[in-house]
Amino acid sequence: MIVLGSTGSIGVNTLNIANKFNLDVEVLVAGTNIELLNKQIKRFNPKMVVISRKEDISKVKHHNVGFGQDDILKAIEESSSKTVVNALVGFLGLRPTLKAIECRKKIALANKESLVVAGKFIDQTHLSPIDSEHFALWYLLQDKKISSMTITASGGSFRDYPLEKLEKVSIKEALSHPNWSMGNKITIDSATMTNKMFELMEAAWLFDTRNLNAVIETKSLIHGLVNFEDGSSTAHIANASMQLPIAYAILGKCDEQVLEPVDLVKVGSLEFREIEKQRYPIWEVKDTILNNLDLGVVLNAANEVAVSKFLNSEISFLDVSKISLAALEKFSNVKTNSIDDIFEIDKEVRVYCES
Ligand SMILES: NC(=O)C1=CN([C@@H]2O[C@H](COP(=O)(O)OP(=O)(O)OC[C@H]3O[C@@H](n4cnc5c(N)ncnc54)[C@H](OP(=O)(O)O)[C@@H]3O)[C@@H](O)[C@H]2O)C=CC1
Ligand SMILES: CC(=O)[C@@H](O)[C@H](O)COP(=O)(O)O
Ligand SMILES: [Mn+2]
Repeated sequence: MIVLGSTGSIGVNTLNIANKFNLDVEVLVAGTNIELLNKQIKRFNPKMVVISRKEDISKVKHHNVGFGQDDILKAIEESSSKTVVNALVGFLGLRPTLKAIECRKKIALANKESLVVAGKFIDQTHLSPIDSEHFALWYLLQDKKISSMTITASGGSFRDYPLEKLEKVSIKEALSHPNWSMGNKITIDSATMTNKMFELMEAAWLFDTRNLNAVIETKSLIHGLVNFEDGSSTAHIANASMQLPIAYAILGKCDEQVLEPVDLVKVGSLEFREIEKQRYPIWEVKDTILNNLDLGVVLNAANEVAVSKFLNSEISFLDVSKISLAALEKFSNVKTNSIDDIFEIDKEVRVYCES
């Protein structure tokens, strides 16, 4: 298989699964963590490696090293692997997703931004999501009348902070997720609840429904619930690890133990909370967005600009959601009729948010 983003949180978990199930790794794609990449090369012996910067090529211990977006696309095109795991972060994952689909590869998609911005133009025939909530919903689906689906949120780094302290939180505090160890961008998205907004959009595309909601479950042990017409609900429970969703996305099915089962007695109790608009201002636009998924590209571009500014100490934490909400208002009439529109709108929104 091809692993895009092999040195990240999902990439490392993917290689753990490759190790466990003895899977062949043909291509590794990474950014700037060359030290970890070299360890992965030694262990998996890929035919090709692609990194983000030309100047790092000499540090990579491999005879066939490319760099940049074009080489990522070329590696996908020229590989004989049937599966691409896309664990790149952000909008830069979109072209590789489209290329994998064009090459008729099976795509195991962690890069949720691909679906958020361009779900309308993504052929899902050979696509499996790598996201704990969507794996949970898929796991629970039965041939019965469904009334709605619920995904859970941890509440992120600031779910227990006094509201008046949010203005002054540090980057370090924002990056302290209560339950998951993930990359920086998604950890900030969890703290603002933008990750859950993305996941509602992702679920809308994957399950073709708008009867979707989200609730905070503070331990991240329940990942999703399916609510049936008859009044019953089923819940997916698993320890907070991405290895199970990754194993299923790559293998299709799995009867071997991947995780320790949840010990309910040790867990003791679970706590559920409403997602409050005061703490998570982005939740104001939940219905607007679910009723107009074309807004995904606007929210994503604005959020990427804002998160990057926050992580560079240019704006405060609360400004992240303010920038996204302002962009959604400015571009409220956006219409996407082609994949080219997506790239065009993405650019326009970035220019607006940078100014
Ligand atoms: N982490 C999780 O548990 C979950 C993540 N996701 C989604 O999965 C995706 C990945 O998340 P996560 O693993 O946390 O993110 P990370 O930031 O941990 O990893 C991102 C990966 O992409 C690589 N990368 C970044 N820029 C480039 C570039 N220009 N060229 C090539 N490679 C690049 C990084 O390389 P390097 O580090 O070497 O610079 C790294 O390998 C995101 O879309 C996220 O929303 C979804 C569900 C759960
Ligand atoms: C592991 C995973 O799927 C993440 O998307 C997770 O859901 C993030 O945590 P939050 O629930 O805090 O957004
Ligand atoms: Mn998730």
